[in-house]
Amino acid sequence: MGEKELGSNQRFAADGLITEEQCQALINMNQEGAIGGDGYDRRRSPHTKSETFDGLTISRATELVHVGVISKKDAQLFLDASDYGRLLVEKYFNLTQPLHFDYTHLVCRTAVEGSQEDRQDLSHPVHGDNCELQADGSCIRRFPSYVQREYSSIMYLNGDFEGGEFFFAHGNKSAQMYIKPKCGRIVGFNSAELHGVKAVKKGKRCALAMWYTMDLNFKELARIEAKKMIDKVPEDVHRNLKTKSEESTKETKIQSKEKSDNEVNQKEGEALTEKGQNLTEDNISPKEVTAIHEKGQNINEEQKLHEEL
Ligand SMILES: O=C(O)CCC(=O)C(=O)O
Ligand SMILES: [Fe+2]
Repeated sequence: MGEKELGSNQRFAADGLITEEQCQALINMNQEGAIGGDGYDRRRSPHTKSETFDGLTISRATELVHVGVISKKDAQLFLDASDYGRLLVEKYFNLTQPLHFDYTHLVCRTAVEGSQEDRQDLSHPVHGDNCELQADGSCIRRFPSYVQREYSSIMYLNGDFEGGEFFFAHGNKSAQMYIKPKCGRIVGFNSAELHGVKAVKKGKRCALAMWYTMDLNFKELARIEAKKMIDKVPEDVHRNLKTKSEESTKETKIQSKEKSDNEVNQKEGEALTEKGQNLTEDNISPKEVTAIHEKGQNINEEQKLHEEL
C-alpha cells in the first residue's frame, strides 16, 4: 500500500514482516522488561490519563539480558525485527544513503478500565516526528523536536484491542486515512508526515516504533552494545524461564537469524496472496504489496552491503 492509497509518496504500509510467534515474543518482552512512561520522563500516562504507556529500549533490553530477565534470543529478535523495518524503509523510498537507527522503542499502550466513558482524546495527538506543528498547519523542523530524524516506521504486534488506529493527518489535525494495527503490519513514512493514534479504548496495543537518521552522530549506540553483549553472554544467564516446557516454547520462537530472515521473505510472499487485508476503510492493494515485496527481496544483500553494526 503506497502513494495511491495513502495519499502521498512519502508513506507506505505493508504486511507480513514478522510472524505471530515473533509478535508474541516481543509483546512478552515488553511485559517482562518495559518501564512505565519510558521515554517520557517516566510519566506513566504521557499522552492521555485514560491509557498507560510502557516502553522498552534496546539498552534496557541489553541490561535485562545481563541479569537474566530477557533471553539472548529475544534480544536478538528485537534487533532483527527492527532491522527488517529499517531495510524495508530504505528499499521502499529507494534511498541511496543508508538509514541508521536514531531510536528504537518497544511500546504498549493500555486502556485504563473505567476511564473510557465519553472519551474524546487521542492515544497520541497529531504530530510530526521531526518538527513542531504550528497553528497554521505547517510543521517546522527545529529544536526541541528530533530534527535528525528523516524516516519513521511502526511495526505492529497485535490487533486484539479496541480503537488504537494509526492515522495520517492534515495540517488542521483532521484524520486523512486510518491504518488498523495487526501483527506484522508496518507503516513507514517521512518523519515530517503528520500522524496520530486514536484512543485505545480496551486492551493493550503493542508496537515496535523506529526512528531513522542519516546523521551518524545520532546513531543509536545501544545497538552496538547489544550486539556485542549477545555475542558474549552465555545463553544460560537467562534465569527467568520458569519451567522446562516454557523453555522449549521459547526455543521454537526463533531458531536462528537465518531462519527468521527466511520467514520474513516467506511472510512477505504470503502478504501477496492475502488479498483485501482490512485496513479499516482501505485495503492494501495486492499490486502495491507486490511492489513492496519486490523492493524487499534484496533485503539480505542490502544488509551485507551496509550492515548497521
Ligand atoms: O504507535 C503508533 O502507531 C504511532 C506512534 C507515534 O507516532 C510516535 O510514537 O511518534
Ligand atoms: Fe510519531
